[in-house]
Amino acid sequence: MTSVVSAQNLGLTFPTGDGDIVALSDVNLTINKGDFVSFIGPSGCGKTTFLRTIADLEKPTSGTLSVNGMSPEEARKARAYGYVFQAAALYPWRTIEKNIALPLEIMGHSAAKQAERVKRTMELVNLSGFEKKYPWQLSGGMQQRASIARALSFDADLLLMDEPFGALDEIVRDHLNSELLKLWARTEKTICFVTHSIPEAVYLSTRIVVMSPRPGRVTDIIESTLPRDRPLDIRETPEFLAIAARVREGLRAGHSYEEGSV
Ligand SMILES: Nc1ncnc2c1ncn2[C@@H]1O[C@H](COP(=O)(O)OP(=O)(O)OP(=O)(O)O)[C@@H](O)[C@H]1O
Repeated sequence: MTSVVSAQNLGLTFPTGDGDIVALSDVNLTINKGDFVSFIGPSGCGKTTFLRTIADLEKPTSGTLSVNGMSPEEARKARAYGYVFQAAALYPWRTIEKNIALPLEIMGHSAAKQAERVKRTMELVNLSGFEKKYPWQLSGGMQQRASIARALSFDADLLLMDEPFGALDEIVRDHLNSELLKLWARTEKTICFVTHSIPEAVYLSTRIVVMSPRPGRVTDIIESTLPRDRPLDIRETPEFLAIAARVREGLRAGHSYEEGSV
């Protein structure tokens, strides 16, 4: 197994005017190539901070973290990951194809290479035909697919996704969840996915990392026993419900779960 992300005794404390905030404490986690790992826990447990630390947007204050065997800074410079945010964050004055091409433009790829990569990733997220549209002409779900295409356009092996479907209604979210699984199967990417939703975490993941706040730490790591090929109605099977119950239990054990908070 090739490890893509490896965190050992990782800690991150933010000094603030009101004292230190321990966002991450003693996090030990290895994410292997091809894993789909979800991070679940209530607000403030450090999910986003962990993703941002992998992406070298935050610096750990203790412990070690490697990404593709490199420091996060080296991995960022090697463009080891694509990042998908909660809001699609597309530029409204650029067409969809121009938004998706942006990282390639910045990296200095030729126009031909850009066109080929944009075509391929738009096919992957089922957006072919919408190349010349502007973001505001697309639905929220389509905009989020475009932002996934942008993160995939330069073919990084690792995809960091921070609640990408949190703002979408349940039907669109279901649809994008099953599309994301197909995309993951086709591309064999490694995915780190932040969510507040237990069913979403269980449906998508090979591994679920349960976190708890104050200080932000990992309280349980659950290996999924579900097959990789998952129709949406797998969510009604006893096996699925048993994993969901264990996640809920993990959230409770971390004293981090109140009904309705996750
Ligand atoms: N730049 C910062 N400066 C100070 N404190 C911060 C900073 N960024 C995050 N924090 C604090 O660190 C803790 C972890 O935040 P983080 O955003 O990682 O949580 P989260 O689990 O992603 O929450 P949410 O589900 O609400 O997105 C919180 O207490 C937050 O207020």
